[in-house]
Amino acid sequence: MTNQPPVLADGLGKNYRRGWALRDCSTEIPGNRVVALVGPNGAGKSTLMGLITGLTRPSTGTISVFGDTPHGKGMHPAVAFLAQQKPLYAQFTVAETLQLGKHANPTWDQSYAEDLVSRAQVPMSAKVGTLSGGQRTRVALALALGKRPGLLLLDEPLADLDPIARQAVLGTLVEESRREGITVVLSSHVLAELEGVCDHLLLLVGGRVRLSGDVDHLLNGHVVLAGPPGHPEPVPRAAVIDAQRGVNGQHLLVPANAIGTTPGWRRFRPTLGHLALGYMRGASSEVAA
Ligand SMILES: Nc1ncnc2c1ncn2[C@@H]1O[C@H](COP(=O)(O)OP(=O)(O)OP(=O)(O)O)[C@@H](O)[C@H]1O
Repeated sequence: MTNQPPVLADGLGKNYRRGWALRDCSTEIPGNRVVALVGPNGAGKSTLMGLITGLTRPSTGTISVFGDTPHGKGMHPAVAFLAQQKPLYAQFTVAETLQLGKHANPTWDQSYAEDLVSRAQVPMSAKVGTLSGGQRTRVALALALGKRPGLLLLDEPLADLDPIARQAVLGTLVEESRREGITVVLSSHVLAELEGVCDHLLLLVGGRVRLSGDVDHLLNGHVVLAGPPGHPEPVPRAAVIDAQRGVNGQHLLVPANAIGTTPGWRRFRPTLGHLALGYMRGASSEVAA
């Protein structure tokens, strides 16, 4: 594998007739990370994944994947992609499905794929059509990981799974990412499940990058202030990223460097969910203002 980052985008944009799906996107996805790709509906997450795979061509700017420009004639050999619609044939057995992976991928690792299936306790002889949603996802994951990618893109692949199956699949992803040095980009609307799983955040709102970087660094750079209802804000209004006010009190998301003394307010480190939701809400209130 090259020492180039999995993804480097510079001024990347995609314009459809209806308007910009992604605009001025300059960001780097570093290696060996589990990346949360989050944003409201229509934020441009799938578009960015399409640009990374090369299935979508950019209108502006550049994108490189492990140093190569995606050319649209098939995916980069080091990239695997899995969406909610799993590319599996119901009539095939699990073993036949893995054979397909073997034929389609020069870098295929049969024993690794078999090991992933067996760790998920899915019988190799079962027909895919008879498997549960969770089992099908594990087979699709084995198919994606079996090609030994350096970058695995997952576009809401867990949306149809129950919470226990989701947790099991996420656990496998994190384990494989850490053990095999794979960068995983995971798009999801369920912010709570990304907590403790993702170490890099890329937040898109309205087709633009709103926040990106190392999760710990971003969380350390922000504070949630909790105060009683009606208590005057201890920071300038312009510094408040998001404000939630209710009868029981108010919560403000602010940059850590914007606060001095805050009498009457308690301070908390935000969670990934607080941060992402705060920035999404903040951006939508800016649009509304
Ligand atoms: N092929 C296309 N033709 C025209 N517009 C498109 C096309 N694909 C996406 N768009 C538009 O681009 C914008 C971004 O869409 P995209 O699917 O990338 O968002 P998303 O963040 O993945 O959304 P969701 O969370 O709902 O899946 C949307 O306004 C969408 O309607």
